[in-house]
Amino acid sequence: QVINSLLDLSSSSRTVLPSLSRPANYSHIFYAVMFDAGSTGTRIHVFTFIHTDSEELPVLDNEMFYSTKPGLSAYVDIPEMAAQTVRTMLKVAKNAVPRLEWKRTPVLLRATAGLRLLPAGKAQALLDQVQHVFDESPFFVPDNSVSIMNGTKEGILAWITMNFLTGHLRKETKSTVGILDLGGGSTQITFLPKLKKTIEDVPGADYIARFDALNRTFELYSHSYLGNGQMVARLAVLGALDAEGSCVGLEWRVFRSSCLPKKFRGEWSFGGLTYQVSGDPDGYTGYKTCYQEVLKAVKGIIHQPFELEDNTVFYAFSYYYDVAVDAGLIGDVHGGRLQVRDFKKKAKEACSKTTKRPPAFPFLCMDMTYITCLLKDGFGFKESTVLQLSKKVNNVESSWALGAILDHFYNLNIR
Ligand SMILES: Nc1nc2c(ncn2[C@@H]2O[C@H](COP(=O)(O)OP(=O)(O)O)[C@@H](O)[C@H]2O)c(=O)[nH]1
Repeated sequence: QVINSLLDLSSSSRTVLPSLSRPANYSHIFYAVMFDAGSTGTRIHVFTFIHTDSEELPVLDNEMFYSTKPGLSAYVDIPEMAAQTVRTMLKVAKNAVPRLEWKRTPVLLRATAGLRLLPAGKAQALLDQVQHVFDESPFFVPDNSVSIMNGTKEGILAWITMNFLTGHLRKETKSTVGILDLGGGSTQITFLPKLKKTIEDVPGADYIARFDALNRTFELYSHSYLGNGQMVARLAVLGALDAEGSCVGLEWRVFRSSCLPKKFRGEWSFGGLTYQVSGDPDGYTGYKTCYQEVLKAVKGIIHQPFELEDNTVFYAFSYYYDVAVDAGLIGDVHGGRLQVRDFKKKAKEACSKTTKRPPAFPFLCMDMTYITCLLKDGFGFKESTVLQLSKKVNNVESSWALGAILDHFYNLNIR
């Protein structure tokens, strides 16, 4: 059934970007396949580009997208399942790319926080399985086609994607948009500063990144916080970060938090482990108490950029988007604009809700409060700051994947 649904390309997004007309010469069309091996899922993006002769980047004709859960890290002790996942998903690429083009269409996989957080040997065993599947495939397998991507690159590539899709990565444009990406294991912030002081003020070299495109060098403020993704933040708040190594089995331990509904008791799975979780039946609950709990995952960890002016538009996606949908702040399809204070208001609401029935989103108070805390006490955004919540732009996924493919073809010399 999974295979059948994978082969049903109705789930694809055929994207024709604005102001685009197909050139008569079809040899100008090229394809690329990118796998995003994230901590919570694996996704495949099949891009169709049109090469233009100008000095601009190419035009994206369309993207075919498909995703599956869980992420490869959940197969840490059964790596063959990682191979099976990728093999099944490759069928989507075979359907989307004309057979004659397979041999020159590159196939790449980049893994993010899920594999970054595994012991190196175990992560490599998963990557080896994927490499084997690629090598057997009819696609072009470039050198270094399967690897773990570092967090800074993830942020820069997402910035490149969003600025490309919003039309800001052109020769003549001056303004750009910033990005906020909240993954399961890590979170990224990236923007092009207007003030020199923002670059001078950073705590380390891993807060600045550069790349070359359009005959210039872009110097970005960019940082990835490993351990500050939404799911690992849940572990931190629950006090379950090191639970794996403890001598008491996970099935016998209950992880409590004031951020969960008082009478709630349930199971929650992440990274191949299942945790027993519950509210704090005898203690305080509510936004304030929860905020103090989540603050521990943010305070002293997140750097506040010197400049976070209201005149830079920030696009927020991944879990910023998903949690805002769960909270009813935005619709599932179109996203929308939200102020930081909207997250706070909803967090308060979610944390004060008491229902007799099992809640549909037991983690909503924790997730909304974490996001509010990350934005305000973490990065230092004002409550009035407007964020553009987006899952897709012009029908293309808001993700680092497109940026990674542009980097592959155009060697953006990210450093
Ligand atoms: N729509 C969409 N969502 C994505 C994509 N990539 C990641 N996400 C979302 O990102 C979140 C988790 O990111 P993930 O990659 O698992 O975490 P990471 O490993 O910490 O980077 C979830 O909310 C996913 O739905 C994508 O290409 N498209």
